[in-house]
Amino acid sequence: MSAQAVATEPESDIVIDVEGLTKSFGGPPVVKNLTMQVHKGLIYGFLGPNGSGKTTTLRMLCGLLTPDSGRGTCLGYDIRTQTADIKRHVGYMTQRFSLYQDLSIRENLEFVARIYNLDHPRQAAQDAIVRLGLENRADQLAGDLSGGWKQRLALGACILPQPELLLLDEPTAGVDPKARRDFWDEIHKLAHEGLTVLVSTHYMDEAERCHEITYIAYGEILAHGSVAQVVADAHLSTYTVTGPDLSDLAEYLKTLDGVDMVAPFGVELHVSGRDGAKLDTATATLRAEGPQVWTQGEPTLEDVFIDLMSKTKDNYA
Ligand SMILES: Nc1ncnc2c1ncn2[C@@H]1O[C@H](COP(=O)(O)OP(=O)(O)OP(=O)(O)O)[C@@H](O)[C@H]1O
Repeated sequence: MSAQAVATEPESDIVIDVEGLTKSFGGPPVVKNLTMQVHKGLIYGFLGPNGSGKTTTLRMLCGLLTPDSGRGTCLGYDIRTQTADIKRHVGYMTQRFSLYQDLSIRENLEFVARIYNLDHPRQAAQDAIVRLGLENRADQLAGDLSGGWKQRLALGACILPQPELLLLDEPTAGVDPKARRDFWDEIHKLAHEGLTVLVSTHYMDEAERCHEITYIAYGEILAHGSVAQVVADAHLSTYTVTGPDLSDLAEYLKTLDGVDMVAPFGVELHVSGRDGAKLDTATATLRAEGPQVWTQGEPTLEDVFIDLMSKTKDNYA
């Protein structure tokens, strides 16, 4: 084994440890001075508006993209100089389905197993088929599968070589809620077995199933921690409003000083403010006189993200 291929022995269960990562593609930086650590066996979610640098971050963290500046390790390997070693231990499920449409599930998995030079490709494919509950469809062409099953197959292919780190880039875009839930149950099982998972997503229900989340906008981390921490750190006061004429009310509320976020959620309106006292003053008459009913509630993760998004828009407008 060459000296380059020797991983630095991790001193703890930290799988990713990077500092000051910056990347641009000719224009302004897409990721700015990113420092983060990820612990083994965690499901770590990246959220943020389109084009905020989530994919670029994921790719830099595992050596698929070289940062312009900054340094760090992934699985104990240097992200600049030991990228081939990192890649051997990373499974990457991209946004696009990249398996062969005219091969069956079994053929696709066997093909992937052979590419990875696994000792017993047939058995490895069969094990993946059983693990992911694909037995009844094993001989169906991949091209004929629904979105949910395709994504299950893609996951099966990614975990065939038993990676230590799994990157999921918007893994369930366009997949129905039941298939999404099954997919996440499987991800949790894998994490429980010690796999570390980095996932970029736009879905709140997915974010809520991550152990830790990071909200990125314009290449910078704006919030980080468990879901409960991120919600608490936002210090939002929130009211839930029900009743008539919510749409007109929403437009009016947006003009009030002290109201920072107004968002319809089905038949309710969520009204939030970063300063609880100011929000209370601004809405006092409306709350007392109706005709809508105002209930003080806990802000949701979605409230927090909408607020973060509007804050960044203000800053970058
Ligand atoms: N290879 C590249 N060459 C040039 N520009 C790029 C390249 N990759 C990404 N970008 C640009 O960098 C910015 C961030 O892209 P990135 O894909 O990291 O964002 P994202 O948060 O993953 O977005 P989305 O949620 O839409 O997938 C975008 O403006 C994108 O156009």
